[in-house]
Amino acid sequence: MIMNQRYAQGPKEVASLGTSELRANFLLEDLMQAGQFNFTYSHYDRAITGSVVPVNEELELPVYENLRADYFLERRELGIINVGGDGKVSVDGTTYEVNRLDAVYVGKGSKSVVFSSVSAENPAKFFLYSVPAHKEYPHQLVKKENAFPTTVGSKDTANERTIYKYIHMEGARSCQMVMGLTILSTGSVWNTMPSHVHDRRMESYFYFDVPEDQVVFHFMGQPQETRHLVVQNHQAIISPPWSIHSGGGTSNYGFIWAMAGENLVYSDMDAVAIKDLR
Ligand SMILES: O=C[C@H](O)[C@@H](O)CC(=O)C(=O)O
Ligand SMILES: [Zn+2]
Repeated sequence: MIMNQRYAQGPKEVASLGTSELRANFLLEDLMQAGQFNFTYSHYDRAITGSVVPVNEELELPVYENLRADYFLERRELGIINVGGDGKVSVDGTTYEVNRLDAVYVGKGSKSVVFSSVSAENPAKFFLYSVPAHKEYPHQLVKKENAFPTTVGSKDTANERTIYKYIHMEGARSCQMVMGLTILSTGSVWNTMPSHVHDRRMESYFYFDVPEDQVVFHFMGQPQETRHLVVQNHQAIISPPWSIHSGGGTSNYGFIWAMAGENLVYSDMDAVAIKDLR
């Protein structure tokens, strides 16, 4: 089995891309398909972005030829967030109940990771993010309530949102992964505005709870050379370390953010003033 693969591009190349090439390089449109795993391997920080939706049967994390490993997590760690109905994740025989917006961290060396749904009528929908790891950290469940909810922005500027942090320096420990999610308040549409860059880390963005007839305009590029991609529910963006990552929705929505690179400090970002964007 071979995973989809995406190469890494620099700012100069991206500035010359049209809509379809931008989408082919940075948008993931095949996530959350019933009864299967979907993964894409990016050359930015070797981050793998994917999903699994178990419906009637349990599904076990397989190994792919791209990894040249005996099992998926032989040299990798994995972050999991459920955006669907109640589910279960078993790691080497320990079973966690993973309800909507709960997360699991799975460390390097875990041989078996099995996913299932409590109800086939309302299946669990697991977002998955995996990066190389050098050390074994213990697997653990992080409930949404324990994810340090912090509300930022304001209704006046349509960017009021609550940020939940699951895997980071003060939360579940990892080798290089920082992961959480953000929920926009009703009437607020802008995520990560004012925007920022952190060229020490790539970031994957997975949009959820986007109403069916609505979209998010996701912005990327260097702050002085921005581009956009129109994103629908359950689609993801691979964001280069040198790029901003912000979105303006035609309604409110939620998104998972997952980062990997130099450090585990959530606040390590370089802010960009709104008036400096081009
Ligand atoms: O580096 C951090 C990530 O981009 C997100 O956590 C930012 C975010 O959720 C937001 O401001 O809305
Ligand atoms: Zn960021």
